[in-house]
Amino acid sequence: MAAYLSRLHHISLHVSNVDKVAHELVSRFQFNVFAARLTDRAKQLALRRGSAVFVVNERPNEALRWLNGHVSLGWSSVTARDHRDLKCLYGTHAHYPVDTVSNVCFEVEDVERASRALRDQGLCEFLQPPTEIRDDRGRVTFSVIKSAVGNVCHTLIDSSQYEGLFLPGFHQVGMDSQTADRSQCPITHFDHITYACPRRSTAHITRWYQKSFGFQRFFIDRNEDVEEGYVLNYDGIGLRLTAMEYWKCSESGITLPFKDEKEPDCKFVIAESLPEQGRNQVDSFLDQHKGAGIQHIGLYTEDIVSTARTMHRAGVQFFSPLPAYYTEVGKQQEILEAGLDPHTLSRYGILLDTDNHTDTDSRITPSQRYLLQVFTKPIFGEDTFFLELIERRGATGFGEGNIRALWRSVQAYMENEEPERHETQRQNIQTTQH
Ligand SMILES: O=C(O)C(=O)Cc1ccc(O)cc1
Ligand SMILES: [Fe+2]
Repeated sequence: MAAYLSRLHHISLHVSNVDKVAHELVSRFQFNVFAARLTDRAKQLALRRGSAVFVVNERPNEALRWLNGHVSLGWSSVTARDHRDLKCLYGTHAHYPVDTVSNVCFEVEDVERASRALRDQGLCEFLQPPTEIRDDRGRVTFSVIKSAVGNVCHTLIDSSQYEGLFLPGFHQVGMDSQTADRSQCPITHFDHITYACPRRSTAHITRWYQKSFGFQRFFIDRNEDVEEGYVLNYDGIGLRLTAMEYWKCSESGITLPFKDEKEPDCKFVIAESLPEQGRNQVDSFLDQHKGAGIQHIGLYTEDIVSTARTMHRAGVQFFSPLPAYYTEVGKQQEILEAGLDPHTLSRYGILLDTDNHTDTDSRITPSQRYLLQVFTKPIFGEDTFFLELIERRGATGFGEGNIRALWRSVQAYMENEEPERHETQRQNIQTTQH
């Protein structure tokens, strides 16, 4: 039996400089720091916007690992004594050579039972068996497993018996964040997580998620083949996309009695590169990230134009589609019919598409099902992880037009803008910090 998930709890980043990445998430991406765990061995900051929570962890580098074993680095310790020695609570502190987003933590109803179900299937390696952590606000139980994708792990957590702000070991921080208010930046949750994976690994990964957590495939395109996934293999695009979803569940596997009322949670997309069209952005991720992993995360917003505007003003750099995108007659028409202004979309690089997903609400005609997306440039020192803003107007899947436009702008960036890397996001971060 699969281990059913109640909901996504948080996503963990492991980076060499927590302050720098947290500063970027706050000052540019409008997240608020709300909790921290600082000990002489650990540094973890929790940030949120809506229900989207990131935990940024200091990734131990070789020198620090040695130092940590010998001297105190002098960070103030506010956690319960028992937890002081754990470098990274609720995850692993395994060494990874580059900054990475590597843990997707799920809330489950019963960690023991979910872990037993996973162990019985023999599919999972446990990095942490079920463990209980307490403080004066209650207790949580968690376990950590390795996923079928590169360095990605999953923490399973039951926080129902905990009344504190976040998790035991974390204390409240009310940093003066100066982020935009909700109306300017209405991000509500994580919409999807996209993995970059090696060739021929998709079938194994989808099977693993189906068996482990009861994920179900959904078709990105109505012509998609069950076995093949959604294949774009022409005009320089060599990509196989496979999408999975799950529903917020109780232990029985059912949330509500009627299927239509089941609430889907964060979707998962597997991107595999196909060799025929030459080297591409998925290959480049695998090289620079030193293996498969989380390529990007889609942040759901109720208003993509105001969110992109706010972030753009705060210094976030977005990919722009090739100039012809907004002047092409068909696309202009589509944008106008959606009640939007092509100039506004072009200012921030926002893409618009109609949905080809199969089992969307049939009362809405396809021409009313819009999908708006915009993609940021890479966030870490390598060309690896980036964020996406997504607004869905009736559309539940992904659009071929947007995927193609994104693909082309990333390819153009890789091929043409490489020498101008000093102009990119990460350099701007450094200058604004000074
Ligand atoms: O369209 C989206 O948001 C996706 O997540 C699909 C996708 C995945 C990987 C790529 O390199 C390009 C597009
Ligand atoms: Fe995406």
